[in-house]
Amino acid sequence: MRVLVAYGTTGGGTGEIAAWIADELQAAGLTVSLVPAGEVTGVAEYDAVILGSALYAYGWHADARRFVQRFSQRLTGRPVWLFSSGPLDVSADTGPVPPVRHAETALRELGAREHQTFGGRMTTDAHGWLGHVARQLAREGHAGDFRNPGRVRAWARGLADEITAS
Ligand SMILES: Cc1cc2nc3c(=O)[nH]c(=O)nc-3n(C[C@H](O)[C@H](O)[C@H](O)COP(=O)(O)O)c2cc1C
Repeated sequence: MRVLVAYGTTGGGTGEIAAWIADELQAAGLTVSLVPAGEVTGVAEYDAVILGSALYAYGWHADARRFVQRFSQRLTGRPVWLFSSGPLDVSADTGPVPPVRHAETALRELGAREHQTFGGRMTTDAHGWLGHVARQLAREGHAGDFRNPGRVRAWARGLADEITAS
């Protein structure tokens, strides 16, 4: 079975989460395409889709939002899962984080089965404006890597089970 893992990222942190997910799906025997959401040209060949986005200013990355607009009509009836990556603290691992408005829209438009929020990453080695913000956050004690590969990978193994069973 073929699975698309698509993601919207600015600093690369969400792309890496998507890669962990793709890795677990592949290990479960699925054929996986890992593609930035803005580079996806079609979804016809996929049996299931996982779409993730970085969170900026309480919203989804533009590439992930556009993916929803471009493909919502074509994914009807196929299993879709969503994730967001953002919180720069442990909140995503200590309790459910409600989806932001764009994620709620994506849940509805894509008929997605579930949405998860994972912790984010903001480190001072980021480039450009992101690096500037990161260094500011670091001075305020908020920068760091709050992603949890174990939780992400466990979630992906659950998805692999559901996809394989469907
Ligand atoms: C300007 C700015 C705004 C942000 N806004 C949010 C936000 O609203 N909610 C959130 O959970 N995280 C927010 N974050 C944290 C990012 O979502 C986090 O760093 C994420 O890992 C970035 O993903 P990326 O590396 O894939 O771009 C923000 C970060 C920056 C720099």
